[in-house]
Amino acid sequence: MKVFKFGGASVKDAAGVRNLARVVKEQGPKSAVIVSAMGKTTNALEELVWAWLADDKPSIQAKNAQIRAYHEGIMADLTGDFAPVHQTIALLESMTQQPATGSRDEVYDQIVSLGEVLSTQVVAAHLQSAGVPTQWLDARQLIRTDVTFREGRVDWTETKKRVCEAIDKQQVSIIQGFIGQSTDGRTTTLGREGSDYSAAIVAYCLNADSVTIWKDVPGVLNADPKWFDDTVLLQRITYQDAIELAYYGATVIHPKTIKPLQNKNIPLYVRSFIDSDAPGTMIGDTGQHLTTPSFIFKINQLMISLHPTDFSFIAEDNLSRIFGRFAQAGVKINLMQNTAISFTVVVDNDPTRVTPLLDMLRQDFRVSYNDGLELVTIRYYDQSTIDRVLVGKRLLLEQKSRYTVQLVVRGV
Ligand SMILES: Nc1ncnc2c1ncn2[C@@H]1O[C@H](COP(=O)(O)OP(=O)(O)O)[C@@H](O)[C@H]1O
Ligand SMILES: N[C@@H](CC(=O)OP(=O)(O)O)C(=O)O
Repeated sequence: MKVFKFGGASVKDAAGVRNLARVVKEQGPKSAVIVSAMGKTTNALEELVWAWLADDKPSIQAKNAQIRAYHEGIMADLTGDFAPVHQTIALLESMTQQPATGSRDEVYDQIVSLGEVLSTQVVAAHLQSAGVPTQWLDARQLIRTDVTFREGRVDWTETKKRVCEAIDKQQVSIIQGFIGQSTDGRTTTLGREGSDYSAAIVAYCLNADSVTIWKDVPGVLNADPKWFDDTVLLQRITYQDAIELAYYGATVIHPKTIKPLQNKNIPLYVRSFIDSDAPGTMIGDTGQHLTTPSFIFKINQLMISLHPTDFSFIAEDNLSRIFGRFAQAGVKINLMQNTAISFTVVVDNDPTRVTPLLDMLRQDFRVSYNDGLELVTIRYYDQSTIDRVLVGKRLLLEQKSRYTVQLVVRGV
């Protein structure tokens, strides 16, 4: 059994859906196909959630109209029985006409999850009409999580049982990425860009032969081609290197994807949906770490420094309080460093999460911060790669381990 994952970029239009059907037909019937929301639908649904929570009726109507028009435009150029898609659009519109109930994050998951429901309904209908025996499966009935909305934690035992029972190996199974359901029946999501992780979960449960994620790039490169011109394709990567690259922010793979595959020694291929004959990258037990330096850029970074106000040191008690606050606010730490009397962290500057965090931290610490920064991580660095990155930048903080250096810089 093979598992495939198609991201939003690969199904952003009718040509993308036809391309998916071609690739799936080429690869043979025994596959589970994980699909993300089409194009930028998740972002549009997020905006719908903010409008709904603010009870901004004109904005709710505009967002619903945009989502409807986008999906209808794609379906108009495809064949298939799209009745389920129309039902989901109608559900979305009727839900957002009622007042929002539940916590902000629960409301988010109820709505944002529908992007993947829509995309898989479109894809399944098109595959059926193209003569591919297809079963549409509802990931909310397969992936069991706890009730951590927007970052659901998987119940592996229950998920494995459900996935194995549901998959019909004689058909192509179409499954939503990114979404699941808590034991008490409420929809959860697995974190933004979490569809790669969904593919790994399904592969783990099925003891799959391989996972292939189809991307708009030739494979994993030694830097994001959006930022770098001279990138190099990394043909083979160890699980360990892939985990490190993803953890530091190489957005080509979701960081949680690798571990379940490594545990079962399932190879992960990253290949181009544009050039589907090209081999791409193989991530697995290759036995040899990378020899090319890899670069990871994160922009819009905020460096926060905390200083105790009561003359105490930054020791275990203060650290545990600080980490508790970050966990409570759902803010992930990209880099941290401490001295006796200060603790510095670098985080993504997402005001919806960071503003409440700063308010909480100010109760116990003097807080200072710098915004508009970049965080550059180089894996397998040498001095010349560091020098290259620092051209035209001011270095604010540097942290080195044996294989990895992280540089916090400001453009000058
Ligand atoms: N090291 C890297 N190698 C290749 N692509 C990368 C790398 N780092 C970041 N990317 C970016 O990842 C993008 C593909 O991932 P993503 O947009 O999440 O795809 P999808 O939505 O289809 O899952 C590429 O367009 C590229 O800009
Ligand atoms: N649609 C979700 C999940 C996802 O993984 O999408 P993509 O595969 O397009 O990155 C998101 O945008 O966060």
